[in-house]
Amino acid sequence: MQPLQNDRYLRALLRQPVDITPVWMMRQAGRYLPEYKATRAEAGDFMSLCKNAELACEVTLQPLRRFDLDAAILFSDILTIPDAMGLGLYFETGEGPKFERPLTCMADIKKLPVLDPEVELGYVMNAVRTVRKNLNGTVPLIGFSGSPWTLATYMIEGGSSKAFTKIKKMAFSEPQALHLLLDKLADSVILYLNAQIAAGAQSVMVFDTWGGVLSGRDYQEFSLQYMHKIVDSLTRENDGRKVPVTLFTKNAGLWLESIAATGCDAVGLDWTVDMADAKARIGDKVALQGNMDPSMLYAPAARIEQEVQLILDGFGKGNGHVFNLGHGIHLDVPPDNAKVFIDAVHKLSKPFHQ
Ligand SMILES: Cc1c2[nH]c(c1CCC(=O)O)Cc1[nH]c(c(CCC(=O)O)c1C)Cc1[nH]c(c(CCC(=O)O)c1C)Cc1[nH]c(c(C)c1CCC(=O)O)C2
Repeated sequence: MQPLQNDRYLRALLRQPVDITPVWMMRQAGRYLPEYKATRAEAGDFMSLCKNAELACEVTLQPLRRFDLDAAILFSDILTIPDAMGLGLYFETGEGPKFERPLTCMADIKKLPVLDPEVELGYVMNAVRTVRKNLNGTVPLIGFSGSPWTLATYMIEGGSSKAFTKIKKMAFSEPQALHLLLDKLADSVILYLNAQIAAGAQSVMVFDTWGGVLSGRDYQEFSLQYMHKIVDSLTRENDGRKVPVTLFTKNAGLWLESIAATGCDAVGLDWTVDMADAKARIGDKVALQGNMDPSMLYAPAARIEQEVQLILDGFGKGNGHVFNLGHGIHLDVPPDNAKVFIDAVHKLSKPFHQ
C-alpha cells in the first residue's frame, strides 16, 4: 500500500500534532450536490447506488473534487445491516427510509440471521476496496455503521420516528427481547466494521443518531453498553497503522464522560455542546470531532467564518480536534457555502498549531 499523502485526519484522531485542523463532511440527509443527483438518477434508486461499487465510489469522491477535505466518507447507509437481515429497506421520496417487514416481537428477533459481511454485505466491501484504489493514497477513508440502538429504532418503528413509542414499549415491557436484538446487532456491527477495516477503511465511526432520546440510565443500558462492546472488539491496528474509532451520539452532551470512558479514540459532538466545555471534560482522554450547526451553512460567508473561529477558539491550542458539522449537511445548502466553511477551517486554524 502506498503511504498516505495527507494523514492529518488520522493524526488528529490520535491526538498527534498537525499543521492545520482537518475537516470532513457528511452529506447523509443532503442531496446538495448536483453531480450526486445525476449519479443517483443514473443508478435508479438509492440502494442500487449503494450496491454498485463503481457508482458508490464515484459519489464518495465527488465532494473531494470540489472541496479541500481531509478525509473521504464511504458512500453507503447505516441501514444496510437491517436490509441484509431481510427487513426490506426502501426509500420513499421525502419520507426517509422505511422497512417492508419491521420487527414486532421476540419471535421475529429470534429468526434474524447472523450476517457474514463478506457475503450479504459484500457490496459494501467492494465499494471500500474500489474507493481505496481510486483515492490512491491521497486522504484516508472513513468506514461506518449505525449503533445497535439506532439500527433497532428503525427496525422496530419501521422507519424514522418522532416519539419512538414502539421501541420504548419493547424496552420497558419486554426488555429481554430488545436486549437479544441489540446483542445480535452488536455482533453484526463488529463483524461489519472489522470487514470494512480489512477491506481498507482507515478509521471507523459509529453513528448513534437516536441514543439521545433515552434517559441517562436507559442510554447506558440500551445504547452505550453495546457501543462499548463494539469498541472492545474492533481491529484497532491494520497495515501497520492505528485504526481510530469515533463514537457519535446526537444529543449526548450530558454523557460525554461515559462515552469517552468506552476507550474510543474520538467523540463526535453535535452543535448543542460547547466545544470548550467538551475539551475541559474529556479532551485529556479522546479527540473531539465537530461541531458547527449544519444550518449555519445557510448564513453569509462572514457569519460562517465567524462561527468557525468561535469553535476553533473553544477548542483552543492543543492536539485532537477534527472539524466537522454537528450532523449531516442539509439538502438545500449552496455548495459554495460548504466551500467557505472548509476553507475557513484550514485558514483560521493555522495559528492554533504553531
Ligand atoms: C440515521 C442515518 C441514516 N443514514 C445514516 C444515518 C446516521 C447519521 C445521522 O445521524 O444522520 C448515515 C449515512 N447515510 C449516508 C452516509 C454516507 C456518507 C455520506 O455520503 O455522507 C452516511 C454516513 C448516505 C445517505 N443516506 C441517505 C442519503 C440521502 C438520500 C438520497 O439520495 O435520497 C444519503 C446521501 C438517506 C437516509 N438514510 C437515513 C436517513 C434518515 C436518510 C434520509 C432520508 C431522506 O432524506 O429522505 C438513515
